[in-house]
Amino acid sequence: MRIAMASDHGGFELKEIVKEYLVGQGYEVKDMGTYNTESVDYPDYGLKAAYEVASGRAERGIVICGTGIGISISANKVRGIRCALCHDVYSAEMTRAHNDSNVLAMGGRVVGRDLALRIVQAWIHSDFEGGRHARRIDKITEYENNVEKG
Ligand SMILES: O=C(CO)[C@H](O)[C@H](O)[C@H](O)COP(=O)(O)O
Repeated sequence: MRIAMASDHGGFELKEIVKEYLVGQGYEVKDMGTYNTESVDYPDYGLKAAYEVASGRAERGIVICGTGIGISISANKVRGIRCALCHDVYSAEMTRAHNDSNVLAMGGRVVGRDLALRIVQAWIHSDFEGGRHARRIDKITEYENNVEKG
């Protein structure tokens, strides 16, 4: 599985931790930045990772800012992206099972290393359940497509 990752300065440290973990697990990680703790703007990076997923160049994305909020809002502006901000394992499992989320957001100033890695693990390994949940996602996609037509 190819995973696009991105963070702002507030999420940089956690991005590096998650990236090292994923690479160690055999995943291909495409790091879209940022590459240090110098202050940057989260939309620039959230959008980059989201485009990688929306274009099919990556199957999943993980985006991290200080709280996870700004970068998840940014990622969700890209058509086809369902970005879920998760700070607990249950939500990470459920957003795969029910929302088929293709991008995970976390806050580097909110969760510590161990919890973040458990969240990532749960999110990576949980599958979409389909059924009634597919119908609900279809409604979001339909809205998204109609909005784009104007
Ligand atoms: O976008 C955010 C909040 O929704 C992120 O937490 C940012 O990382 C944060 O706003 C950056 O703040 P800073 O004071 O510029 O480090």
